[in-house]
Amino acid sequence: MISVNLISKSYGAKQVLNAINVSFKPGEINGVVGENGAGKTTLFSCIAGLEAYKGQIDYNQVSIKSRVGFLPTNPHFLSKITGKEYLQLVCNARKVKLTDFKEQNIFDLPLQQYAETYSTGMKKKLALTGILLQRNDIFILDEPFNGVDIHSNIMINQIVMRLKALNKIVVLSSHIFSTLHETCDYLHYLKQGSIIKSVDKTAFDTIEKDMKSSGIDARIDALNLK
Ligand SMILES: Nc1ncnc2c1ncn2[C@@H]1O[C@H](COP(=O)(O)OP(=O)(O)OP(=O)(O)O)[C@@H](O)[C@H]1O
Repeated sequence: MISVNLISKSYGAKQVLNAINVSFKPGEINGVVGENGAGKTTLFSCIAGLEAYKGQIDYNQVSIKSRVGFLPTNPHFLSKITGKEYLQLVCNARKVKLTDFKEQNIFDLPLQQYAETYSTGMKKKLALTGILLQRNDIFILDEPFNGVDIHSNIMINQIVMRLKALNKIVVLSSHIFSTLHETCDYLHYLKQGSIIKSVDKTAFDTIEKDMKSSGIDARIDALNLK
């Protein structure tokens, strides 16, 4: 289990995360929702060990960094590295032997092409393939469904379900409620750097209602559309 205890994070004078307490168990899919700028990516980066923070994050008394696969919203790749070289590199980092590139290229990516020349969706699929091949125990997926085609979306949903069945820890974010409903067991509502609500599937609607009741009509009225 991952235990996030009183995590706080500031960028300069700006406090982005305020005393976050949350836990993620194996075999559960946890969704983190919130407005743009709420702090989802920052929280994910802290858990993945990519950012310094105040507080404590525990994972079975072992280092999370060596077990986590982090899928960023917009993955970037080194220049002049092909898709195949990238997969080889990330597998080497975990000492995983890659057996059959062709078979394991599940999204049919052009692996001989430079990864930095891939489209947005292709980059996401390459990064996802990499963390799956690494056989991680923890998957932190920042907007995994965003920017990929419909067929790949269905595949990614099935992959997440497979990870759950394999008792992996999965934490993801999405801005699409139907996707979260379909995929997640728990939702955590992050607002201005604080988790204001954590609910199981039976209460997802309450988060949706909270988000929708935040004066949307009044804001659109301010545009005085004619
Ligand atoms: N490197 C940085 N330096 C300064 N401020 C940052 C930095 N990274 C993020 N922030 C700020 O932290 C806040 C949270 O950003 P974050 O990217 O975590 O939000 P988010 O919930 O993931 O948003 P989105 O839904 O748009 O992806 C924002 O106000 C952002 O401007």
